[in-house]
Amino acid sequence: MSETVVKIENLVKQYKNLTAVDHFNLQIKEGEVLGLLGPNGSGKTTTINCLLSLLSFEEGKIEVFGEKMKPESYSLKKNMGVIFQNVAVFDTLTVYENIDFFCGLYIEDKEKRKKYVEEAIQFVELGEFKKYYPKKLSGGLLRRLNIACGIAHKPKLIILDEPTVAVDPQSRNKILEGIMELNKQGATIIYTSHYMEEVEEICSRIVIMDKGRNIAEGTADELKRMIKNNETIYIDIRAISEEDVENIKNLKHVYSAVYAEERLTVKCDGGNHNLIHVMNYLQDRGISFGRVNSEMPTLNDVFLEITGKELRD
Ligand SMILES: Nc1ncnc2c1ncn2[C@@H]1O[C@H](COP(=O)(O)OP(=O)(O)OP(=O)(O)O)[C@@H](O)[C@H]1O
Repeated sequence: MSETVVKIENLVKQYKNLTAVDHFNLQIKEGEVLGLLGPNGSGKTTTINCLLSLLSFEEGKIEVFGEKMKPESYSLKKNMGVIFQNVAVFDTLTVYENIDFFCGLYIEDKEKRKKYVEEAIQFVELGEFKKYYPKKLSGGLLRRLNIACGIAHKPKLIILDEPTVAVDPQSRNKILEGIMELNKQGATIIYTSHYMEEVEEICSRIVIMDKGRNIAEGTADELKRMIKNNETIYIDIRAISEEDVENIKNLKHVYSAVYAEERLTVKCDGGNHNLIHVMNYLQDRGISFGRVNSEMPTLNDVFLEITGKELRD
């Protein structure tokens, strides 16, 4: 049985009248890449800040590596690495000096620290920028420096809070590959994001958050199996009568058919040949159509079905 690295029980955090985290529960096992997925304002950062003991909270219990997490839990913090959304480095220190500073907070031995700093630089591929000051780095390189500062001391638990917001696609891919590599090397990862594609790409388990609550959790496949939607069909149609839309809605496995802006959207709850059935119907009625597209459910559909809102921005 793998060890429980993080245990959050019934966490409640309030900012005056606003309940930012509402009886939130979460357990993370060693070796997991746990994705915390939720729209802006759903409470991800607040949860992370409570986990790190940066914020006090009204109710609940938080344990890391089997011990109660407190502001002065330095032995626990030594094994944790944090990468925040906003880059937090010193402008007056070079790339090397910044990483050395953060690594030095945890690693006293000089030789060991030197080795770790070099390894972190190699890991984020900033070798040729060692002597650069942060102001001279592009946004993507700056993010990579931020990551190197958070992981140089080789933490067992790494927390990344929206590390790819406003990052170019190339740096984004490098960041995601880097996270997978850190996990392969043994680190447990918490990854918060409102980008469902990223979470689906790298996370072994996903917790969906809304209004401070854990509303669903599982692998991406498990989450998608929880909902009614099994397939969504989009068909471009110039004109179709309300009666025909209603008839399509009554086809087997169809539970919703909506026509708007010259596009028919048909949602199905199962079955293997839904697209053929809908197209046969249109052809039989002589209704001409253009582009046809069928999509399997996404995490957005999961979020939509549970909350009635879109996860997408
Ligand atoms: N210091 C604060 N004072 C008052 N309200 C706050 C504070 N920090 C966050 N909030 C509110 O708490 C709620 C949760 O915010 P939080 O930043 O944790 O969400 P999030 O899911 O991380 O969103 P984002 O991706 O935008 O950071 C939001 O309604 C936010 O406006």
